[in-house]
Amino acid sequence: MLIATTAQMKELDRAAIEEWKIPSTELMERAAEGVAQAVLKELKERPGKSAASVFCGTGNNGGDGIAAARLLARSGMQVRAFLVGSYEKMTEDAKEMTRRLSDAGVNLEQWRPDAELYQFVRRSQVIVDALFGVGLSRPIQDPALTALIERINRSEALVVSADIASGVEADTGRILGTAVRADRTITFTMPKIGHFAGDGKLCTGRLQVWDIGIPSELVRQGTYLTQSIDADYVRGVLPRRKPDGHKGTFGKAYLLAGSVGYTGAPVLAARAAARTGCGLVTLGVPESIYAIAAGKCEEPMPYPLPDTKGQFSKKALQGVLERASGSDAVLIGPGVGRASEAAWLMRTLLDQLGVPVVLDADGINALEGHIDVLDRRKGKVTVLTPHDGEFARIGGDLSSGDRVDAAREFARRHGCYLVLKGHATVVVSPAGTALINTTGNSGMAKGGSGDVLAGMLVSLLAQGAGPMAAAGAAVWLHGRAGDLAAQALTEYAMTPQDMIGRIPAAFQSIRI
Ligand SMILES: NC(=O)C1=CN([C@@H]2O[C@H](COP(=O)(O)OP(=O)(O)OC[C@H]3O[C@@H](n4cnc5c(N)ncnc54)[C@H](O)[C@@H]3O)[C@@H](O)[C@H]2O)[C@@H](O)CC1
Ligand SMILES: [K+]
Repeated sequence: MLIATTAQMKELDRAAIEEWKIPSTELMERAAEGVAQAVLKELKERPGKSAASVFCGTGNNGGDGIAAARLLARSGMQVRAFLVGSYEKMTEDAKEMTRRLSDAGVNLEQWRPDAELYQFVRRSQVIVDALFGVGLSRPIQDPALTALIERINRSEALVVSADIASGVEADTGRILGTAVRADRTITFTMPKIGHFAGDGKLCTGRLQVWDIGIPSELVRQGTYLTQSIDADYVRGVLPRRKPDGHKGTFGKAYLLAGSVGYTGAPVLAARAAARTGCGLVTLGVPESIYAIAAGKCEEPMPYPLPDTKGQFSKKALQGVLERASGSDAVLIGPGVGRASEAAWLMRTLLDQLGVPVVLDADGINALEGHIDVLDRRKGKVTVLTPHDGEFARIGGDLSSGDRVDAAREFARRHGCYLVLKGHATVVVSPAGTALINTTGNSGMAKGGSGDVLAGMLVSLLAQGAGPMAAAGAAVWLHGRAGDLAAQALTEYAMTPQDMIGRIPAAFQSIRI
C-alpha cells in the first residue's frame, strides 16, 4: 500500500475542500462513518446492549470522534462522548459536530477523572480514541492526559482509534510521550508511516483504510516515496519464470560465508538461496569447514578456499574472483568472522566486483572504519542488511527514533540500498524510496534468521529482480515463512531451519 506523509494528507484535504468544493464537514462525517461502522461490525460478534466511551481532542480528530458518537448513539448504543481539552480550542468543524451531537440528544461532556465517569468507562465495551490524529505536534506531557491514556490501555474494552492511535507520530511511528494501544485503527484515505514503522506498529492493531471521498484524481497525482510491503507488492515484483528457461536463465548466486565456529550460517544462506528460485548457488567456504558444509549441501555447490586460523585468508581472493565475477549476484558475510585478513578480503571484493553485492553480518562489520569502500561503489548495486548494532557500527544514527529517516539518510549518503532489520524491517534506496515490511514475528529473533534472509535476497537479485524489488520481496517472504513457522511450531520452538522449510508455503500464499 502506498503511504502518505501528513503534509500530503493535509494537501489532499485542502485540495478536496478548496478546489473540489467538498465541505470539510462532509469529509468529517465520512471519516466518522468509517469509525462507527468498524465499531458496529465488531459488536455484531459481541451481542448485548453495548456502551461506548468516546474520547475527543480539540482538533479535527476529535471532530471525527464527536460525529462517530452521534452515529453510534443513533444505532442504539449507550454512548458518552468526552472532550479532553477546552471548548474554546476546538476547531470550527469539531464545534459543528458538537451541535449535531447535542441535536441528537447527546451532550459532549468535559472529561474529568472522577469516579462516576471512570465507572462508565469501565463498563464500556468499546472505547473510541479520537484524541489526536495527524496533528499531534509535540509530546503528550499533561499528567491528566497521560493518566487517561494509561487507563484506556489497561481497559478490557475494544479500543478503536480514529486515523491513528493517539500519541503516535504519523510520519515516523515514534511515540510522543505516551500512546494509546488500539485494537483497531480506521485511517482515512491512505495509511501513514506511523501505522507500520517503529513502536507505532504496536499501537495500531488491525488497520483499515477508509475512503472519505477525497477524489481519486487528487490521490493519484501525488508522488509517494514510501509503501508498505504486502502480498500484492511481492506478486507484482517477483521475477517471472520463463517456461522455456534453463538453470542459467534463473541466475547464478555466489555466496562467501562461514568460518570455524560458524558452520551453520553458510549452509542456511545457501539453502535459503536455493529454495528461493535461482538456478545455481555456489558457496565459497574456508577449507577448514569445507567437509562440514559439503555434507550439508545438496543443491548448493560448496568449494574450499584458503584460510588462516579458521577464517578466510588473503590468498582466497583469486579463487573468489574467478567464480564470483561470473555470477549474477554475490552475497558476502554470513558467519565470516572479523579477523583482519577475512575483513580485508571482503573489502577488496567490494572494490573489485562489478556485480550486485549483498553485504551481510561480518561483511558489514568489515566496513567499520572503512566506509570509503562503500562510497567507492556508488553506481554499482550494493545492498546492506544490518540489524541496529551493525548499522550503528558503520555510522548509522538511530538516535532520533525515526528508523525510516535514519535508513534513508544513510542510503543517500553512501549511495547504497539498505535493509534495516528489526520489528518492522525498512528497505530504502539511495534515491529515497522506502518500503516497510508487514510480516514477521519475535520467533524469528534467533541466530541464523539473518542468514536465511540474506540467502533469499541474493537469490532474487540473481534472478534479475531490481534491488528494491529483491529486498522487498525477500523480507516479506522471509517474514511470511516465519509467521507460518510460528503458527505450526510456536514462536518459542521455531528455528531458522523451519523457516527455510516454509519458503514454499510463503510463495504459495501470494498465489502466483
Ligand atoms: N479536512 C480534514 O483535514 C480532515 C481531517 N480529519 C481528521 O483530522 C485530523 C487532523 O486534525 P487536526 O489537524 O485538527 O489535528 P489533531 O486533531 O490531530 O490534533 C491537533 C490538536 O491537538 C493539539 N496538540 C498537538 N499535540 C498536542 C499535545 N502533545 N498535547 C496537547 N495538545 C496537542 C494541537 O494544538 C491541536 O489543537 C486527522 O487525523 C483526521 O482524523 C478527518 O476529519 C477528515 C477530514
Ligand atoms: K486518534
